[in-house]
Amino acid sequence: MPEPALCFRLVARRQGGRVVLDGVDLALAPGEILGLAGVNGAGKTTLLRCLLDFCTPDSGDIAIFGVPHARPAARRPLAYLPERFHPPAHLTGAEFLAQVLALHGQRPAPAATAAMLEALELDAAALRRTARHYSKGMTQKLGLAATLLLDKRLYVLDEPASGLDPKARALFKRAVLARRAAGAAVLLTSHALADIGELCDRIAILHGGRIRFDGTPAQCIARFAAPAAAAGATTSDATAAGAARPGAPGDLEQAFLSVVA
Ligand SMILES: Nc1ncnc2c1ncn2[C@@H]1O[C@H](COP(=O)(O)OP(=O)(O)OP(=O)(O)O)[C@@H](O)[C@H]1O
Repeated sequence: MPEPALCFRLVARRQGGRVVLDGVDLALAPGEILGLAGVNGAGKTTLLRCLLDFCTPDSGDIAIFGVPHARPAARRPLAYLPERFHPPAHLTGAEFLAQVLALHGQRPAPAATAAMLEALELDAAALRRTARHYSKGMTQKLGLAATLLLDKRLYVLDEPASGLDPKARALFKRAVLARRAAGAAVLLTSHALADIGELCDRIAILHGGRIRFDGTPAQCIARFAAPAAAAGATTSDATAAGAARPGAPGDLEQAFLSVVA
């Protein structure tokens, strides 16, 4: 069995006087896309911050490809896009991309860069402008391009589709699938359950400090959305909740709401 790309074991952390993570167990296999969902404040970003060693768990273990996460070498195969991505305002997009590649010891890769910019429809003219002139969506696309251009085995993306329009979301999903096709693992957080349902092999729902569900989106729907539909929801209720057709995007939302109720 291949070494998991990521393994959280009983990770706990208190923050601001309250327990945010209360024994999180979660694993991610190479070549897998895992969507981490949870209500606002559930602790998704805190879990990622623990993984990146930006904060220290009170207890538990985290391993990246079998190496304890706090060792700098453990994080070398990993690229991270933070929830609030702010490129240096004085750099042009092109300068920023070049600096990120250099920081990670990667040579400039004009062909790969051009392909990524095309894949995300990031305007070449925009790359010549400084980041202070970017819209929110363009800034996010720049962050995605910089992250996904890195040749890594693991991508950790905190709300990567935030601020993207529907077309850009579709492009982003295609770019992530291309990384998976190349064998990489992806851990992403999102409030867009339709995106998780479409993109992710598995969904993990963090609630009350623990992972309350971990499985495929279809399993989540079958376990948590289907019973509600079968247990006497009227047709109009079910339709309103998106539960009329098994596997409809609204089903995952309904299942999620059952898990966090
Ligand atoms: N530095 C901090 N000090 C104290 N409390 C914090 C700190 N950072 C986050 N918190 C609190 O920890 C909890 C978890 O926050 P976190 O940002 O991890 O949640 P999240 O699931 O990512 O939320 P969202 O979906 O809104 O981004 C929240 O109650 C938050 O207010």
